[in-house]
Formats: sequence, C-alpha cells, structure tokens
Amino acid sequence: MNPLILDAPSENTPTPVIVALDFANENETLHFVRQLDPSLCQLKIGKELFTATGRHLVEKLIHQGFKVFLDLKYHDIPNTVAQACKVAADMGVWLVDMHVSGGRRMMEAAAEALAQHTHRPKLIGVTVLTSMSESDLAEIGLPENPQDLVLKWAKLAQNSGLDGVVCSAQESALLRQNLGDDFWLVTPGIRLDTAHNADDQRRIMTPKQALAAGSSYLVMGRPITQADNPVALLREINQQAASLVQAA
Ligand SMILES: O=C(O)c1cc(=O)[nH]c(=O)n1[C@@H]1O[C@H](COP(=O)(O)O)[C@@H](O)[C@H]1O
Repeated sequence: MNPLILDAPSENTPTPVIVALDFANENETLHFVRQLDPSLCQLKIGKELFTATGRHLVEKLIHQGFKVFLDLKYHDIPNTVAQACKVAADMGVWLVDMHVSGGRRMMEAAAEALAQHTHRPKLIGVTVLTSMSESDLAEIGLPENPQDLVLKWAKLAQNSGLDGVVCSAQESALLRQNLGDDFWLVTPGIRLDTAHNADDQRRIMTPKQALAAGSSYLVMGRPITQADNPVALLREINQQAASLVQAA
C-alpha cells in the first residue's frame, strides 16, 4: 500500500504534494495561494518566506485550513532545537524539520520536548540535501555515496524518535525497504522532466517515479509555482497518486 494513505488518515482527498512557497513576501504568496485549497496540497514555508513574514503568515495559512510544513531546518544544540520545536508546535504547524547531522541527542531532545504537546507536529530529519552530489559530499569531508549516507542518517533519525526524513526520491525505495511503511519519506528534488531544468537540484525524480518508489510526500516549488496552470498540475499528480494506490 502507498504509505501516503497510511500517513494521512484525516485527509479526505489524499494528496502527496507539499507546495514550497518560496516567495519573497506575503502579497505574492497570498496571490498564488488564492487559487489553491487544502484538498489539493499541503504548503511549505521555508527560510526566505519565514524571514520575510514570520509566524503571522504561518498562522494565517493554517487558519485557512492548510497543513503547513515549517521548513527551517533546525541545526543547533539540543536545548535550542527542542525549544524552537515547541514554539513551532504552538503555532499549529503540521511538520517541522531539523538536520540529522545535528546528532542523536538533538533529535531526541526535540522528540521528548513535544511528546506531551497537545498539538504534536510530525518531526522529520533532513538527510543529505537533494542539491548535493557525491562530489559535493567529498568536498565537505564526507567521502560517501549519497545513498549510503542517507540510509545511515535515516536509521539514526528513526532510532532517535523522529517520524520520518527528508531525502531524495532516488533513495525512497531503499529507505522504504529498510525502515518500514510507517516512516515518512518527504522528497524534494521533484522535476516534471528530469532531463531538463534540474536548476540547483542534483538528485531528482519525476512525481510518478517518486510515488512508485515509496515517497510519502513530494515537495515541489518551482515546477508548481512557475507552472502555467498550477491547479491542473496538482490535480494530475493527485490523480497519479490515486491510481498507484488503487493498483497496489
Ligand atoms: O527541506 C526541504 O524542504 C528541502 C530539502 C532538500 O534536501 N532539498 C530541497 O530542495 N528542499 C526544499 O524543497 C524545495 C524545492 O524547491 P524546488 O527545487 O523549486 O522544487 C525548496 O523549498 C527547498 O528548500
């Protein structure tokens, strides 16, 4: 069964897409979001938009009924990350992320801080950024194949109490096999045509390939925000996801 269904019991219309709202200000964001509704996708607020607008816009979009992934990729000492996660939980976000390379004690502190929280967001660990290739890893002193490192870090994240990881869809099948059906695999680096327009991404896959490989959610920014018809594209991907679930 597609893990998306297991992961999303409260969604009437399962949709695997998390749209990355990589915009510079609130007006531009709201202009784009006006055409969407929560049955089509989830939303992600990352560093650019959060730096511009702060918690105000996060709360506004949650109030509109959207599930919001607060993507600030925390990476700090355990106490600092745990306290930041609590503030994020108070805002009502659905997903929060942190770098696995912050280590076991950091992830455990975050999981522990939220254990009793009335609104506990899912906690996910960022493994190897989808913009990084094997040579990028070697340059920062990690001479490993991305797949091996992602698997090692994903196991560490699972053992440290996190609910899932951010990885490339190229690693989804391997992680699904090793970490089970309940572990969330949130995969950016999605491109409609993997032969062109990778932009700054390096480990990429199409939506259909990613879903077939076992991704729980697809994080998509530019391919959706710069599409001629974002809503039609979201409907098409949701349809592909539904067909895969039916076929399973
Ligand atoms: O945590 C993330 O969301 C993330 C992790 C990662 O490894 N790669 C990655 O691209 N992202 C985010 O996913 C989005 C991808 O955007 P596009 O490349 O425009 O689809 C951006 O908002 C990135 O910040």
